[in-house]
Amino acid sequence: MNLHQLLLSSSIKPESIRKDWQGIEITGITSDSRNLKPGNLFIAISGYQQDGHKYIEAAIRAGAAAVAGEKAEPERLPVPCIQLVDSRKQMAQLAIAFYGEPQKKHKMIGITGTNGKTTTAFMIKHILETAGLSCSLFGSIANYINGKWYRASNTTPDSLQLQELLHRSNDEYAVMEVSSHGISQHRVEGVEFDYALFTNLDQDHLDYHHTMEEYFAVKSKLFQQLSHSGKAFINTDSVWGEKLAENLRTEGKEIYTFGENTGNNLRLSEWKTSKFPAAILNETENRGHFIQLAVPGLHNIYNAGLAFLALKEMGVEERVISEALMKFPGVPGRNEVYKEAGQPTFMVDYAHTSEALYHCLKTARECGAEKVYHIFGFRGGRDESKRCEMIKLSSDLSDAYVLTQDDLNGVPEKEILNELEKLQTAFGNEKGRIISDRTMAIQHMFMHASQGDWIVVTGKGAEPYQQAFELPASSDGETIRYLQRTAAAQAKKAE
Ligand SMILES: CC(=O)N[C@H]1[C@@H](OP(=O)(O)OP(=O)(O)OC[C@H]2O[C@@H](n3ccc(=O)[nH]c3=O)[C@H](O)[C@@H]2O)O[C@H](CO)[C@@H](O)[C@@H]1O[C@H](C)C(=O)N[C@@H](C)C(=O)N[C@H](CCC(=O)O)C(=O)O
Ligand SMILES: Nc1ncnc2c1ncn2[C@@H]1O[C@H](COP(=O)(O)OP(=O)(O)OP(=O)(O)O)[C@@H](O)[C@H]1O
Repeated sequence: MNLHQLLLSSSIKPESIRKDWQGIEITGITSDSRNLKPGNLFIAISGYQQDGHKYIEAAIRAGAAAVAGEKAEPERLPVPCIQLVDSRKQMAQLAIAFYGEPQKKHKMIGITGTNGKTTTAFMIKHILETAGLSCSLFGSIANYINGKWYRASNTTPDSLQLQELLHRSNDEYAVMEVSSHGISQHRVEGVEFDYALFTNLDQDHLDYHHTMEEYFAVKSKLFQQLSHSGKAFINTDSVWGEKLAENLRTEGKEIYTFGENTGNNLRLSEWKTSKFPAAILNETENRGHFIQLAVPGLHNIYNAGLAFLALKEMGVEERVISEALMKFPGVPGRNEVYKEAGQPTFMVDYAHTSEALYHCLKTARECGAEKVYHIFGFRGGRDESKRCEMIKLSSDLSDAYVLTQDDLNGVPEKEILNELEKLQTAFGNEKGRIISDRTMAIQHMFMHASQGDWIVVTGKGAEPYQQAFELPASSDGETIRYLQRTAAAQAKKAE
């Protein structure tokens, strides 16, 4: 595509560029000078860590055919330079134009909320595939198109990656997690959603959004990106869900709600939580659907209920949805159970908020744990205001807990340990202790627990450790398998 066509399709006036430069061929777009290929357009972004404008010259040396940015100096440069007002926002428009509006090939499903985005996205993909339909998925675990998985560096990919994946995807549907960071950084700018889902809102990311109202307002923006005939699906069992439904109703949007109260389009009327939770979802007094899950927890009934409501509107048969839910295998690192005969049971989970912790620890009890032991920490440099609530909750719902390291994100270990000491003294209810090395914390609880007990390890899920620990393992799952193997071998030797 030449520069003239690209600018025209992105609503940028081509006349801003010298006429003899307008025919230059653009081979790709990048915002990272380190990945630039000859012939690419380089877009400079003023980031949180660095100013991309610093790399304009490096990009030209690497072969950039043109550059763009908010602080560019056109007259000084040997290649065309496009003046932008908002680099991230206009990068999305340029990407959409470059890849030829690829979202038009797909039915787009966006999921937002604090907890449950990944699980609900995986459920939707699983059900669509069971119904014989193909579905791409973009989210925190990985990105998936045309039957293949690709590494993801963000929950919501940036606009260049998103549009490139949508362009390459031949799948009929595309389901994506839409994070509040993704919305505020214009990663989904210009995407029109056919379906948008809201799971819930809990205190998180207030280091970035400052107040819950601001966080809610950003998440709500997803629903302003619904297409003309787009439909919204909302879990109303929270004040934020109710508020969103009310706002969208006032705006005349087509909304479908799920929750416990009558008046919801799908009502959670009865449920049973255990290893295999079950529920009845009522459309009317006399018309209900029975669902049973192979993943534990009331929160997963909520994820399944919202997915059920949305898939029904997408035209998938109710029988197919129920059957698919029964076989849903779960998501790596979410309520993932590790069980070895004669040993305590482990559950690895990705809980990062009080509400997620609440569901996770309750789930362990509902699955029959005699005692629940909890191991967790806090990510360095992330929302600090949620930490005391999470410690209080753990001390209320567990029999004992260990505070340990999560990702340090550049914060010195000593600083995190001091913070843990303070929080523990103030809110720990004398139920906890601190063991900085994560693998040693898991080992400590394993030695302490008995056969009927559950050890719940939260925070990292399936993600690899960012730092080396004492035991030879690079994730919570590997640490657990190492401990289970060692204990089983010792037991065999003792026989
Ligand atoms: C704080 C934050 O959100 N940062 C995001 C942001 O990066 P940034 O602004 O910090 O980038 P930067 O390092 O300052 O660089 C600025 C520019 O210079 C360029 N550069 C830099 C160096 C160089 O040599 N050459 C060069 O061109 C960079 O490519 C970039 O374009 O823009 C990047 C591209 O989109 C994101 O990958 C990055 O996410 C980081 C990795 C991150 O951790 N973000 C988290 C907070 C996040 O977004 N999380 C949500 C999920 C939250 C949830 O769980 O609900 C998510 O969607 O992932
Ligand atoms: N509907 C829900 N309500 C409350 N907690 C939930 C819900 N669904 C999942 N959880 C909890 O939140 C954790 C994260 O779930 P999931 O990865 O599906 O959410 P997410 O929104 O993608 O989270 P993140 O943005 O942190 O990746 C789970 O491990 C579980 O403990």
